[in-house]
Amino acid sequence: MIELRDVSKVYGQDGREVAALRDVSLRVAPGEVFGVLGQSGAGKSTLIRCINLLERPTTGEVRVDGRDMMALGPRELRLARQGIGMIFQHFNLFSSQTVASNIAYPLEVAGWPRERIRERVRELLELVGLADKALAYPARLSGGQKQRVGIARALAPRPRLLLSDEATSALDPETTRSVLGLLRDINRQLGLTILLITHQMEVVKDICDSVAVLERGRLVEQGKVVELLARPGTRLHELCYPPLAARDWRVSPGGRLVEVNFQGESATQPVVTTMARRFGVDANLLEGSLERVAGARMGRLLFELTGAPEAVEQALAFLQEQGLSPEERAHV
Ligand SMILES: Nc1ncnc2c1ncn2[C@@H]1O[C@H](COP(=O)(O)OP(=O)(O)OP(=O)(O)O)[C@@H](O)[C@H]1O
Repeated sequence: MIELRDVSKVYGQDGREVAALRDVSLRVAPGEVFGVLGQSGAGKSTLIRCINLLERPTTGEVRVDGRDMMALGPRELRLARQGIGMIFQHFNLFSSQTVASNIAYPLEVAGWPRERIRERVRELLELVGLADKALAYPARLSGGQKQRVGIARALAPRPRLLLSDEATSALDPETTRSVLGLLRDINRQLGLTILLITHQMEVVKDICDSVAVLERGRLVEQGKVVELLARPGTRLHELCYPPLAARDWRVSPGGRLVEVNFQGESATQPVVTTMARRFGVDANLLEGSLERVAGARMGRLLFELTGAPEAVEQALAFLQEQGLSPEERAHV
């Protein structure tokens, strides 16, 4: 759906050059929710704006739906952009126009007949749960409602791709969850591909299928969220989970501190209990979490393993066989 190849963007500023993106290559598959995670200044906004060419890359290639965006003339580019919706952190609504007029705007620009616009706006208001707000002005809406209007407006011309520029950063946690839920529903119901940029790990864990981590203009990692989170040592895992063994645990002499990461089915099975029983070892649970990431169950446990040295080795091998990648932590 989206393919970036070696995209770099250099801004000229007061006679100085700022490299906002350096050789960024990524691929977003049709129908997925793809997140780009990065801190402030990492180059996220530049990256998302390079996709619909609001910003022109200095070098590299941008393909959307197989089309070479940088080769398009102004008219073709305008048409191509109608297939790419965008939502923003600060909603960017017209304050002097009603909710319905805001949503109708891109359809008027695209020259839709009035009757079809009316019908489409009604449909969209229904979709985003604002059927009773058609005639309200944005100032009367909550942040979450404003973003719903932004989403309806972006979806109006039936785009195949939605770009989200920190769409939930200005919202409280509960509203964030409800807006992310709406985006997930739209992704599933309409098969819409979504690329979002965010500095919030929660957003990635909540709705992204895949993620790329951007640091100082470079992509340092990309892959499936569940896979990266289940593998200690990946950047995503590091960012998401502070080291468990960084505390002063009271570990008995000869005890070994072990961390395991569970994913999917194994998260629901009592693997540690089975291990303890089968090998006659003790697993003293120190810390752990179980959560849902992109619809999959993920868990993480830190425990102290004690028993006969040989049995402990066998227990560790068993965890390895079960795909739990046990990691031994140093005692602090
Ligand atoms: N129009 C511009 N002219 C000059 N430099 C720019 C311009 N836009 C961005 N930059 C610089 O490019 C770098 C990346 O900025 P960008 O806004 O893409 O990062 P970001 O990850 O979106 O940050 P934030 O989350 O704070 O918005 C920064 O060093 C920024 O100062």
